[in-house]
Amino acid sequence: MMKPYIQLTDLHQAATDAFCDLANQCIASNGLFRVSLSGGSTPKRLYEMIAQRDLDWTRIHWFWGDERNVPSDSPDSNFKMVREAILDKRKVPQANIHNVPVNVDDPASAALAYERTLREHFSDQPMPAWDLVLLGMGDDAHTASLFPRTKAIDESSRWFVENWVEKFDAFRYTLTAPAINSGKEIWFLVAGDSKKTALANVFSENQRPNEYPSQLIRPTRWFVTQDACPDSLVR
Ligand SMILES: O=C(O)[C@H](O)[C@@H](O)[C@H](O)[C@H](O)COP(=O)(O)O
Repeated sequence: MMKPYIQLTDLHQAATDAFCDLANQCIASNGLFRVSLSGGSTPKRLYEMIAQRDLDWTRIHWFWGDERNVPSDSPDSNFKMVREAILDKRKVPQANIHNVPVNVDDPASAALAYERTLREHFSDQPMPAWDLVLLGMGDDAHTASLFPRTKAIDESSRWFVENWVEKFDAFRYTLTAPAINSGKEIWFLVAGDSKKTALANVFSENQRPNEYPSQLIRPTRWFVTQDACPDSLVR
């Protein structure tokens, strides 16, 4: 994997500025901006900062790159996190909010329903043509809900699937790697020294995507804090 351009700056400020610039460019040229959101604590601060900016909220469509198999009012829900960080603070049309129709008792049907939503929204495309995919990375090198040694890693035709994650003894929902890599812009947001080893593994010449699922992704930008970045990658 090519060594990325790593922004060892204030991650949230840099990512907020980049998000707003990209959103404004896409809205100016295409009339809308379609973003797939990540869960987790690192992106949450980004969303809170984006909510403070002056954007055309009627032109942004919000999708979820992954979700937990919990009700939408659960503290673990990625939808709830985004709703509180952005959607409740700005006048976002309900029609622009495309959250996963979680069905705790039947995650397979819920994943298929969401895939149908995505295929309808990107009906003229072979894969979802995101303007932006935002991704975090776990200290086990997972991204979205593509966890090491899980079935979703090998999925190549579906766009969005349920994924059994042994360590949680629970299902997750996730975009598949091809449905992430179809994004025009794909950004990783990685913060904290707990991610340093995972990043070193992801960027090693040793390609082991089943162990390091983030290796499946072809990102266009990395936003990484100083303490998360392996010395081998610092420019
Ligand atoms: O639903 C989720 O939890 C996320 O989509 C997940 O992939 C997250 O991005 C990583 O676990 C990193 O999370 P942090 O940024 O909180 O470390």
